[in-house]
Amino acid sequence: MDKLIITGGRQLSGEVRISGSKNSGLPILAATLLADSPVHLCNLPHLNDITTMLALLRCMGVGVTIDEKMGVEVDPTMITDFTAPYDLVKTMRASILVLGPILARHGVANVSFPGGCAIGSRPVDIHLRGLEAMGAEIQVDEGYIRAKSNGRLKGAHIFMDMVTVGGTENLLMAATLAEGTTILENAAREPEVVDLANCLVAMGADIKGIGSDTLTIRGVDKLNGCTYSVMPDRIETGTFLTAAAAARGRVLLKDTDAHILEAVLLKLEEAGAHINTGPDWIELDMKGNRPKAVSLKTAPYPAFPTDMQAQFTAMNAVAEGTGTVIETIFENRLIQIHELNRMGANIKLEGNTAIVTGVETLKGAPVMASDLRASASLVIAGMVAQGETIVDRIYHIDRGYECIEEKLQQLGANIRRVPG
Ligand SMILES: CC(=O)N[C@H]1[C@@H](OP(=O)(O)OP(=O)(O)OC[C@H]2O[C@@H](n3ccc(=O)[nH]c3=O)[C@H](O)[C@@H]2O)O[C@H](CO)[C@@H](O)[C@@H]1O
Ligand SMILES: C=C(OP(=O)(O)O)C(=O)O
Repeated sequence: MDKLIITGGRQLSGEVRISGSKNSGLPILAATLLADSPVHLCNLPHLNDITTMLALLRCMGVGVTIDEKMGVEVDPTMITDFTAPYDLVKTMRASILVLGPILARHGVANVSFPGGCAIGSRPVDIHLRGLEAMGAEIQVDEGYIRAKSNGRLKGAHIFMDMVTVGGTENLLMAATLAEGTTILENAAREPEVVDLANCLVAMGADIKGIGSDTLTIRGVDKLNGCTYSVMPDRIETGTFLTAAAAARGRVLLKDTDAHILEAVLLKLEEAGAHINTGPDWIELDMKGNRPKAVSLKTAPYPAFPTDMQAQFTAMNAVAEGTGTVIETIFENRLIQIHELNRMGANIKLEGNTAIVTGVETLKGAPVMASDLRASASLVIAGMVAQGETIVDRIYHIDRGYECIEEKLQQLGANIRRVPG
């Protein structure tokens, strides 16, 4: 297993280009299954999760061609198999997003049950109940969700009793080809849901209320191929900003969008960062100062994202003062604090709350990554610690950060990958 070896203490300074979004690239790749001609996608990030989604499409017979500029053309008309097998689904929960599109387009789908993961149990009951409300028959058999519909799915009025990003995306995609109108209430408003909806509209879908918590989808008979460019990754953006804040540095991030992470930018300003933004760039400058600890509570968009919680916990670990971090979305997502404490952090866990009292310096140590954003927090901690940190199990970080060590080296970090 590859490891990252980091020697801490370097100030981070420089420019980085932000990649396309993993969390909108994945549902958009799933959405291609709805079309009746090829879809051309640009700005997909080169990440393990995207490779897994392409492998999943290919194993169903779907045509996937990657051009010299890393554009991806998906030809869904070549599909021969409506099964998403366990071997692929187990490595990436977002595989569940093919369920709605295949069922809506072909009337049958078999998708391995994704199960839980390190950050929590992550059920998919809201996805399944929504599809049933649209007329699907669903059985769980031998670890597979076996869904079928008698003819087209039917439009329905669906209230989701929790805000779920993946649930909203699955039902939105299914509704585009349903007969009649679907209303999705209490829908997730995350920018990635908006990006997916915009792509579906480019394919010919009729969706009203994009960006609000009520989506109204009038089903159409067919969707076409289109060319679509995936939005910038707001979590990669936030991670580089937070890393620079923890390291008292300065970064200029290009090809990103300040509007999609306002809650994060506000907290960084509260931590003492000077932030300037332009149409497609964000600059953060700590002017050499130590960050101030901030308190935060994760919640659905537009509030503070759970996917940025671990990185802020790492920043708080070296900040001035005490910050309280409350995680409300996933029950095990404060798991990284034990590794941070092994590096000398002072973090107390009380239920879903981490009370982080900043220390002057952390000490490098061998640490183990347990999930994607926890890994990012350990890399941040390693960069601000004294001495050497070895981050093990970095396959987690490769799911969500394109060229992580190259980008951090560009900012001056002393970080290298060793194959294991
Ligand atoms: C690929 C992708 O986009 N992943 C993101 C997506 O995950 P994902 O779509 O899996 O997360 P959800 O928004 O669905 O989960 C939010 C909460 O709802 C619960 N829930 C969800 C569905 C359901 O049927 N029943 C249920 O109880 C979950 O356990 C969790 O507590 O949104 C999360 C919340 O912003 C992010 O952390 C993930 O990075
Ligand atoms: C939790 C995440 O991803 P996933 O839903 O794919 O596990 C994430 O991107 O932080």
